[in-house]
Amino acid sequence: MIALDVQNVSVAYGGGRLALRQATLQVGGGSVCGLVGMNGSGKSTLFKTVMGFLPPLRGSVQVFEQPVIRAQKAGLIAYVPQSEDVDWNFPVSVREVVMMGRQGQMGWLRRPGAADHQLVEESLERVGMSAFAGRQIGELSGGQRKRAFLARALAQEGRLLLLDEPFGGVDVGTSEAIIALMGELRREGRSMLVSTHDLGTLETFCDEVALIADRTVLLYGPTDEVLTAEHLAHTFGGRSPLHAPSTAKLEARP
Ligand SMILES: Nc1ncnc2c1ncn2[C@@H]1O[C@H](COP(=O)(O)OP(=O)(O)OP(=O)(O)O)[C@@H](O)[C@H]1O
Repeated sequence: MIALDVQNVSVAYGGGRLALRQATLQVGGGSVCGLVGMNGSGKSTLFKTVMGFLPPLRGSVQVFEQPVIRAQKAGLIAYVPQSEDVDWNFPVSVREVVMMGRQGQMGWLRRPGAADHQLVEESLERVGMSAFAGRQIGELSGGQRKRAFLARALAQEGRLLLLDEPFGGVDVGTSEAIIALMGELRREGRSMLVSTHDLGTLETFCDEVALIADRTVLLYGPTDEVLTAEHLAHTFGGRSPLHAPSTAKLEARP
Protein backbone atom coordinates (compact mmCIF):
# COMPACT_ATOMS: atom_id res chain seq x y z
CA MET A 1 0.00 0.00 0.00
CA ILE A 2 1.13 3.55 -0.73
CA ALA A 3 1.51 5.58 2.49
CA LEU A 4 1.65 8.98 0.84
CA ASP A 5 0.46 9.84 -2.65
CA VAL A 6 1.01 13.43 -3.77
CA GLN A 7 -0.15 14.05 -7.33
CA ASN A 8 0.54 17.25 -9.25
CA VAL A 9 0.12 19.46 -6.21
CA SER A 10 0.44 23.24 -6.46
CA VAL A 11 0.26 25.40 -3.34
CA ALA A 12 0.55 29.12 -2.60
CA TYR A 13 0.69 31.00 0.69
CA GLY A 14 -2.07 33.61 0.89
CA GLY A 15 -2.72 33.63 -2.84
CA GLY A 16 0.86 34.72 -3.66
CA ARG A 17 3.32 33.03 -5.99
CA LEU A 18 3.41 29.24 -6.01
CA ALA A 19 5.42 27.71 -3.15
CA LEU A 20 4.96 24.24 -4.67
CA ARG A 21 4.57 23.68 -8.40
CA GLN A 22 2.92 20.46 -9.63
CA ALA A 23 4.76 18.30 -7.14
CA THR A 24 4.36 14.53 -7.46
CA LEU A 25 5.71 12.04 -4.94
CA GLN A 26 4.86 8.66 -3.48
CA VAL A 27 6.11 7.03 -0.30
CA GLY A 28 5.63 3.29 -0.02
CA GLY A 29 4.00 1.72 3.03
CA GLY A 30 6.67 0.91 5.63
CA SER A 31 9.31 2.94 3.80
CA VAL A 32 11.56 5.76 4.90
CA CYS A 33 11.81 8.45 2.24
CA GLY A 34 14.40 11.22 2.46
CA LEU A 35 13.41 14.63 1.10
CA VAL A 36 16.40 16.57 -0.15
CA GLY A 37 16.74 20.04 -1.58
CA MET A 38 18.15 23.49 -1.07
CA ASN A 39 16.77 26.14 1.28
CA GLY A 40 13.52 27.50 -0.11
CA SER A 41 12.99 24.54 -2.48
CA GLY A 42 9.62 23.67 -0.94
CA LYS A 43 10.24 20.93 1.65
CA SER A 44 8.42 22.55 4.56
CA THR A 45 5.60 23.62 2.26
CA LEU A 46 5.19 20.00 1.18
CA PHE A 47 4.99 18.91 4.82
CA LYS A 48 2.42 21.58 5.63
CA THR A 49 0.37 20.49 2.65
CA VAL A 50 0.47 16.83 3.70
CA MET A 51 -0.57 17.92 7.20
CA GLY A 52 -3.57 19.71 5.71
CA PHE A 53 -2.41 23.16 6.90
CA LEU A 54 -2.21 24.43 3.32
CA PRO A 55 -4.94 23.33 0.92
CA PRO A 56 -3.60 22.61 -2.59
CA LEU A 57 -4.72 24.94 -5.36
CA ARG A 58 -4.47 21.98 -7.73
CA GLY A 59 -3.71 18.29 -7.46
CA SER A 60 -4.43 15.75 -4.74
CA VAL A 61 -2.82 14.39 -1.58
CA GLN A 62 -3.81 11.02 -0.17
CA VAL A 63 -2.51 9.31 2.95
CA PHE A 64 -3.14 5.57 3.07
CA GLU A 65 -5.66 6.07 0.28
CA GLN A 66 -7.62 8.66 2.22
CA PRO A 67 -7.91 12.40 1.68
CA VAL A 68 -5.64 14.36 4.02
CA ILE A 69 -8.41 15.76 6.22
CA ARG A 70 -9.82 12.30 6.90
CA ALA A 71 -6.34 10.84 7.51
CA GLN A 72 -5.62 13.71 9.90
CA LYS A 73 -8.85 13.10 11.82
CA ALA A 74 -8.00 9.42 12.07
CA GLY A 75 -4.61 10.34 13.60
CA LEU A 76 -2.69 8.69 10.78
CA ILE A 77 -0.23 11.56 10.28
CA ALA A 78 2.29 12.67 12.92
CA TYR A 79 4.45 15.73 12.36
CA VAL A 80 7.80 16.71 13.87
CA PRO A 81 8.21 20.37 12.91
CA GLN A 82 11.39 22.23 12.13
CA SER A 83 12.66 23.86 15.32
CA GLU A 84 12.15 27.28 13.74
CA ASP A 85 8.42 26.59 13.48
CA VAL A 86 7.93 26.10 17.23
CA ASP A 87 7.29 28.87 19.78
CA TRP A 88 9.76 27.79 22.44
CA ASN A 89 8.50 30.45 24.88
CA PHE A 90 5.12 28.77 25.04
CA PRO A 91 4.65 27.89 28.73
CA VAL A 92 4.33 24.15 28.39
CA SER A 93 6.35 21.26 29.76
CA VAL A 94 7.88 18.44 27.73
CA ARG A 95 5.31 16.01 29.16
CA GLU A 96 2.47 18.33 28.14
CA VAL A 97 3.86 18.59 24.60
CA VAL A 98 3.98 14.82 24.36
CA MET A 99 0.41 14.57 25.71
CA MET A 100 -0.66 16.86 22.85
CA GLY A 101 0.09 13.89 20.62
CA ARG A 102 -2.85 12.11 22.28
CA GLN A 103 -5.32 14.95 21.73
CA GLY A 104 -6.62 13.71 18.38
CA GLN A 105 -7.42 10.32 19.89
CA MET A 106 -8.91 11.82 23.07
CA GLY A 107 -11.03 14.53 21.46
CA TRP A 108 -10.94 18.06 22.79
CA LEU A 109 -13.23 17.62 25.77
CA ARG A 110 -11.96 14.34 27.17
CA ARG A 111 -9.28 14.20 29.81
CA PRO A 112 -6.34 11.85 29.36
CA GLY A 113 -6.88 8.38 30.74
CA ALA A 114 -4.41 5.92 32.25
CA ALA A 115 -3.57 4.50 28.82
CA ASP A 116 -2.77 7.98 27.49
CA HIS A 117 -0.50 8.72 30.46
CA GLN A 118 1.25 5.39 30.02
CA LEU A 119 1.85 5.98 26.32
CA VAL A 120 3.26 9.45 27.06
CA GLU A 121 5.70 8.03 29.63
CA GLU A 122 6.71 5.21 27.26
CA SER A 123 7.30 7.72 24.45
CA LEU A 124 9.45 9.92 26.71
CA GLU A 125 11.42 6.86 27.78
CA ARG A 126 11.94 5.77 24.19
CA VAL A 127 13.61 9.04 23.20
CA GLY A 128 15.56 9.30 26.45
CA MET A 129 13.63 12.31 27.76
CA SER A 130 12.01 10.96 30.94
CA ALA A 131 14.39 12.97 33.11
CA PHE A 132 13.32 16.19 31.39
CA ALA A 133 9.58 15.57 31.38
CA GLY A 134 8.75 18.41 33.76
CA ARG A 135 10.89 21.02 32.04
CA GLN A 136 9.54 23.98 30.11
CA ILE A 137 10.32 23.33 26.43
CA GLY A 138 12.34 26.56 26.09
CA GLU A 139 14.80 25.26 28.67
CA LEU A 140 15.99 22.39 26.48
CA SER A 141 19.01 22.02 24.21
CA GLY A 142 18.51 21.67 20.44
CA GLY A 143 18.81 17.89 20.56
CA GLN A 144 16.45 17.61 23.55
CA ARG A 145 13.88 19.75 21.71
CA LYS A 146 13.98 17.36 18.77
CA ARG A 147 13.56 14.40 21.10
CA ALA A 148 10.57 16.03 22.81
CA PHE A 149 8.75 16.45 19.51
CA LEU A 150 9.72 12.96 18.40
CA ALA A 151 8.12 11.68 21.60
CA ARG A 152 4.96 13.63 20.74
CA ALA A 153 4.88 11.90 17.33
CA LEU A 154 5.37 8.51 19.01
CA ALA A 155 2.55 9.17 21.48
CA GLN A 156 0.27 10.00 18.59
CA GLU A 157 0.84 6.53 17.09
CA GLY A 158 0.64 7.92 13.54
CA ARG A 159 1.27 5.55 10.65
CA LEU A 160 2.92 8.23 8.50
CA LEU A 161 5.55 10.35 10.25
CA LEU A 162 6.70 13.62 8.74
CA LEU A 163 10.05 14.73 10.13
CA ASP A 164 11.17 18.19 9.07
CA GLU A 165 14.95 18.37 9.47
CA PRO A 166 15.25 16.08 12.50
CA PHE A 167 19.05 16.37 12.37
CA GLY A 168 19.18 20.18 12.28
CA GLY A 169 21.32 21.52 15.12
CA VAL A 170 21.82 18.17 16.86
CA ASP A 171 25.10 16.48 17.77
CA VAL A 172 26.34 13.20 16.30
CA GLY A 173 25.06 11.13 19.23
CA THR A 174 21.55 12.54 18.91
CA SER A 175 21.60 12.05 15.12
CA GLU A 176 22.52 8.41 15.63
CA ALA A 177 19.81 7.99 18.27
CA ILE A 178 17.22 9.49 15.91
CA ILE A 179 18.34 7.22 13.06
CA ALA A 180 18.13 4.20 15.38
CA LEU A 181 14.63 5.23 16.46
CA MET A 182 13.57 5.63 12.83
CA GLY A 183 14.83 2.10 12.18
CA GLU A 184 12.69 0.78 15.05
CA LEU A 185 9.63 2.64 13.79
CA ARG A 186 10.18 1.29 10.30
CA ARG A 187 10.34 -2.25 11.68
CA GLU A 188 7.00 -1.51 13.35
CA GLY A 189 5.66 -0.79 9.86
CA ARG A 190 5.49 3.00 10.07
CA SER A 191 6.25 5.10 7.01
CA MET A 192 8.34 8.27 7.14
CA LEU A 193 9.10 11.31 5.04
CA VAL A 194 12.24 12.96 6.38
CA SER A 195 13.68 16.22 5.12
CA THR A 196 17.39 16.64 5.64
CA HIS A 197 20.42 18.57 4.50
CA ASP A 198 22.64 15.80 5.76
CA LEU A 199 23.36 13.98 2.49
CA GLY A 200 26.03 11.80 4.09
CA THR A 201 23.55 9.82 6.19
CA LEU A 202 20.76 9.42 3.62
CA GLU A 203 21.89 6.01 2.45
CA THR A 204 22.06 4.70 5.99
CA PHE A 205 18.37 5.16 6.75
CA CYS A 206 16.39 5.83 3.55
CA ASP A 207 14.72 3.24 1.34
CA GLU A 208 13.68 6.01 -1.00
CA VAL A 209 14.76 9.55 -1.75
CA ALA A 210 12.88 12.48 -3.30
CA LEU A 211 14.82 15.38 -4.76
CA ILE A 212 13.15 18.77 -4.64
CA ALA A 213 14.31 21.99 -6.29
CA ASP A 214 12.74 25.26 -7.28
CA ARG A 215 9.47 24.31 -5.60
CA THR A 216 8.84 21.00 -7.34
CA VAL A 217 9.87 17.35 -6.98
CA LEU A 218 12.48 16.53 -9.60
CA LEU A 219 12.71 12.82 -9.00
CA TYR A 220 11.75 10.20 -6.44
CA GLY A 221 12.37 6.49 -6.10
CA PRO A 222 14.74 3.91 -4.56
CA THR A 223 17.74 5.52 -2.86
CA ASP A 224 20.41 3.91 -5.04
CA GLU A 225 18.66 5.02 -8.24
CA VAL A 226 17.96 8.56 -7.14
CA LEU A 227 21.04 9.41 -5.13
CA THR A 228 23.56 9.79 -7.92
CA ALA A 229 26.13 12.57 -8.30
CA GLU A 230 24.40 13.72 -11.48
CA HIS A 231 20.97 13.96 -9.86
CA LEU A 232 22.36 15.79 -6.84
CA ALA A 233 24.14 18.26 -9.12
CA HIS A 234 20.84 19.04 -10.81
CA THR A 235 19.09 19.42 -7.47
CA PHE A 236 21.65 21.71 -5.95
CA GLY A 237 22.61 23.53 -9.15
CA GLY A 238 19.04 24.77 -9.45
CA ARG A 239 18.74 23.61 -13.05
CA SER A 240 15.61 22.40 -14.79
CA PRO A 241 13.95 19.08 -13.86
CA LEU A 242 15.77 15.98 -15.03
CA HIS A 243 12.84 13.99 -16.20
CA ALA A 244 9.38 13.02 -15.10
CA PRO A 245 9.13 11.38 -11.67
CA SER A 246 7.89 8.21 -13.32
CA THR A 247 11.42 7.17 -14.45
CA ALA A 248 12.31 6.00 -10.98
CA LYS A 249 8.77 5.41 -9.97
CA LEU A 250 8.25 3.59 -6.79
CA GLU A 251 6.95 0.07 -6.82
CA ALA A 252 4.06 -0.27 -4.41
CA ARG A 253 4.98 -2.50 -1.50
CA PRO A 254 2.54 -4.81 0.18
N1 LIG B 1 4.75 31.72 5.03
C1 LIG B 1 5.14 31.92 3.76
N2 LIG B 1 4.58 32.90 3.01
C2 LIG B 1 4.96 33.07 1.72
N3 LIG B 1 5.89 32.33 1.09
C3 LIG B 1 6.49 31.37 1.80
C4 LIG B 1 6.16 31.10 3.16
N4 LIG B 1 6.93 30.06 3.60
C5 LIG B 1 7.69 29.71 2.55
N5 LIG B 1 7.44 30.47 1.46
C6 LIG B 1 8.06 30.36 0.13
O1 LIG B 1 7.75 29.08 -0.40
C7 LIG B 1 8.88 28.51 -1.05
C8 LIG B 1 9.22 27.17 -0.41
O2 LIG B 1 9.66 27.40 0.95
P1 LIG B 1 9.83 26.23 2.03
O3 LIG B 1 9.84 26.88 3.37
O4 LIG B 1 8.83 25.18 1.76
O5 LIG B 1 11.30 25.70 1.65
P2 LIG B 1 12.22 24.64 2.39
O6 LIG B 1 12.69 23.70 1.32
O7 LIG B 1 11.51 24.05 3.55
O8 LIG B 1 13.42 25.55 2.87
P3 LIG B 1 14.44 25.35 4.13
O9 LIG B 1 15.39 24.26 3.74
O10 LIG B 1 15.10 26.70 4.18
O11 LIG B 1 13.61 25.06 5.34
C9 LIG B 1 9.99 29.54 -0.95
O12 LIG B 1 10.01 30.25 -2.17
C10 LIG B 1 9.59 30.42 0.20
O13 LIG B 1 10.07 31.74 0.01
